[in-house]
Amino acid sequence: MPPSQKVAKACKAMKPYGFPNWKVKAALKELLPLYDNQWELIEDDNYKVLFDRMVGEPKADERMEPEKNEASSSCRAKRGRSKKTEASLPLEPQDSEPLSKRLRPRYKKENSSVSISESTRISKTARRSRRQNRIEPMPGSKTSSETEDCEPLVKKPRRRQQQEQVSNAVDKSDLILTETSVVVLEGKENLLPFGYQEPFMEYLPRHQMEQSLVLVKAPDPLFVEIQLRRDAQFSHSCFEEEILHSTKLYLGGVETESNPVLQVEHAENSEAPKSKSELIQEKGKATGMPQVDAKEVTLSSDEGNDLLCFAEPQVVINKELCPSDNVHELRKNYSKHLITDEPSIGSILEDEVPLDVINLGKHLLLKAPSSLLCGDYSSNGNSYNEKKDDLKIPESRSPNGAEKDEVLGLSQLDIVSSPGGEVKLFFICKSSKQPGFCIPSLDMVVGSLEERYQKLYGLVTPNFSVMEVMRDICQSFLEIATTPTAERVSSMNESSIFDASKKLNVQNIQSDEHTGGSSSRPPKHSCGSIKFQNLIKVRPKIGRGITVSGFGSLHHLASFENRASGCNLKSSSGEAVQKHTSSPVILTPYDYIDDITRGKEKVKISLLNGSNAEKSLAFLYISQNMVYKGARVKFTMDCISEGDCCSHCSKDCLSFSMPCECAGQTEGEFAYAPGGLLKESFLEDCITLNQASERCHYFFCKDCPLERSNGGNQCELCEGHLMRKFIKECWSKCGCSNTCGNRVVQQGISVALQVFQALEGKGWGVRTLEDLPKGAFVCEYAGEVVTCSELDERNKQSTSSKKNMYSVLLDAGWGKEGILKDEEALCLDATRYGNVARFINHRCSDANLIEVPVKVEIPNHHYYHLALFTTRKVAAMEELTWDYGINFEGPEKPFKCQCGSLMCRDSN
Ligand SMILES: C[S@@+](CC[C@H](N)C(=O)[O-])C[C@H]1O[C@@H](n2cnc3c(N)ncnc32)[C@H](O)[C@@H]1O
Repeated sequence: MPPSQKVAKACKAMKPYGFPNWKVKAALKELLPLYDNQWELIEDDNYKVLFDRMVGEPKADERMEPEKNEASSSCRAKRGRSKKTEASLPLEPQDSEPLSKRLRPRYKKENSSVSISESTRISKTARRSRRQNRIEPMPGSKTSSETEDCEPLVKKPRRRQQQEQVSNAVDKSDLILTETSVVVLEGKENLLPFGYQEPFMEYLPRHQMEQSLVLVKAPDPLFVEIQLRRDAQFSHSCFEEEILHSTKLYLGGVETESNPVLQVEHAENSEAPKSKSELIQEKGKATGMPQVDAKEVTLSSDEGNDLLCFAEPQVVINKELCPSDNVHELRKNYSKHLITDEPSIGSILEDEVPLDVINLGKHLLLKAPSSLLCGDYSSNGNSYNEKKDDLKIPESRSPNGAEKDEVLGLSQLDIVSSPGGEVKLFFICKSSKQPGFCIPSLDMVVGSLEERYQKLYGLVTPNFSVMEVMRDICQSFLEIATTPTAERVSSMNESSIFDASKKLNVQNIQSDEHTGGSSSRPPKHSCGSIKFQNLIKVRPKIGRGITVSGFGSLHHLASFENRASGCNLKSSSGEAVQKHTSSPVILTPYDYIDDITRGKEKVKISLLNGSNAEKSLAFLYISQNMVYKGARVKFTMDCISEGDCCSHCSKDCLSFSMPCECAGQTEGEFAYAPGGLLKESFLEDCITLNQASERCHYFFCKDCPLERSNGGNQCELCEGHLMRKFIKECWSKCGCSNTCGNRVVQQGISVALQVFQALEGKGWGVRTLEDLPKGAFVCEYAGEVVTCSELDERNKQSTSSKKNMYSVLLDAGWGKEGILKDEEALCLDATRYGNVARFINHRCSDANLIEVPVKVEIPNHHYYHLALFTTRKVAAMEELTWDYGINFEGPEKPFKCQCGSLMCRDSN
């Protein structure tokens, strides 16, 4: 073979190790004369001689130029290494060089170069034989057996070994770890500790994968390299694997008395590393700072901006000084909306699950005065390890303990700050198991996230940007972190009432509008602390002498088991239209349903499960009431008289000065203002009436259908039914158009709503995803129209101990109907069939929704729509509530009210 081909072959053999051709050629140039141009000696054992030459002690001509050497030393000094340490270090290639150049070969067998990755492809016999091999030291450094840390590693459990190895890499800066180490992280199988290979070869089912993320330890204890590799190919015994992406991963960050800060910053877009003197200065300033034992790992890609960061938060001894609780809160709140509360990279490593990482890239770096920051800590809400040398990483498991294959299953947000004053956000997303995984660009991720947010939360403001959200987090972090400790503690206490008070604050501002009062004040922000003043305005508790309509009257009838046996539903025409056969949908934590209505509403209504538990969703969505068997709900043309419709109208009834016939029900005035909101006066009347306890506002039946259905005891006296104000909307027999302003409820839901897990164990709740003005129609309460006796029958048959009640009485007009027959005394039961309103929780007295009876199809009062309107402005993301009208007095409480209202009727 001509020499040029031999050279080319040698270059090819060295390529997997990252040696450029020129360097191989240079080495060959030196070696050939030494070996009398006997190529076979150089080629022997897969170019072992050549390899050793290249990774061995650098020759004088390979050393860095003096000034570069200096730069390198000062760089090390910036990372906190002692001079002594530097002196003992061998010279390293420049940082800009591919790290792989500095690696030892991945073979261990004396006579052949076999990589650890390759090992999975070879026979078990071969593997066994290689287990005898030992790790080769770098020339000039301690051998494995000499190195106090290497020898015991073999004997210790793997996880511990890895932790110690990392610990040593960080702590003992005079230790030069010389072995070549390869860690392959893939599948669920394993994580290999640095510097320890052989026994783990069996664990590497590389044939299963096309790409792997390989962690390669460098001779410099301050960094390792991560390579993304494509599947291996072989020629002879030479291992060839394409390195798709290679990034350096820096370890650093132990600050102790004896060990100065290892300041690590390699992001190209971040600030330059600090000089040692700067660090010492900062350290001085930060007297009283907690002792921090944190290891921070930053993986920066060669491309520059993109950064992949691992944070392994460790010890925060002086917890008082650390606003960890605030940050926990911050993270909790933020992760609720952004990223799930899942295991940290640390726990990923610790639990030996695969590590595939999406690079969420851009490093958001905010500089805070270092004296005000409290050291390294994590916000991930886990316990901190107090023992310095215990590198146990905080665990946070998926709530149900099960590992999930989804992307979300192992994602995490961490916020870490350093004594140097940097605050970093770490987003870690585990994505193995996702078919065809391939690292996306940051722009794509951010774009998709923003789109997802639009869908999820209806965030439609044009300025919404994920990067802005991240900046906001940094800003909030800074605000809290820069608050002096005492103030922070008090503000933390105050902030804990923030959530509870926020609504009250809004509510009281609202009530001030009516009363002219000025006691409510918006929260004050000063130096990052939040203060609230005069938030709570005490109103006398409103007595409820009488059990009123709605859930209150029916709570004893409530609770209906969701039986698979099913029921036939009838449409208004009496045809059976649906058979209930669905079994409950079980939602696991963080499950998200894009549209629970399955297209039945004009708008999508999403559902987002919470973090805690599996939840059942056992109902079928209907957007309109459906009549069950017995209810007499007939709407025929002939039952709508001329006086009950406005057949002579055209277009929009609201545009005429004279109210049409339909407005006759609302005292000759339309209930709606142009634009669809309830008129203020009408709404206020409804609110006042809803809170009325005077007897005169109630109707008492001579023969109450409710009592009748409830056991037939004629002696039971009617408990009274609140007489409400009705709205009558224009409808089909009216001459106006479908867009007439007196047709609001019949248009259906137009507000962005979401079903979510409400706080305080209330189960599901509903929130608005957009700001709502006062008097806005939100939704009607839809369900099966059943008679009171039918509902009673259902309840009797029910064996379920299910606590939720989903039935509501349509009794608002009973006073105007005379003695009602059974088929006229109606309820809405949303247990099995219902709309979003079935998820709306109760709030005593100051709820942000109120129910208003609305007649659309039928002019009489025994069947109507129960429409929910806002009682005040409601901010996006606020939970929607209405007062069920429940009486919590007496022994038979429907549930323990957790509404949180100051006027809660269940406060005792
Ligand atoms: C119409 S459902 C509301 C949706 C319900 N939270 C769910 O998970 O399906 C009524 C039930 O919700 C619960 N609930 C509603 N408001 C509540 C409150 N203020 N405190 C405690 N539980 C409440 C009670 O179990 C009640 O029976």
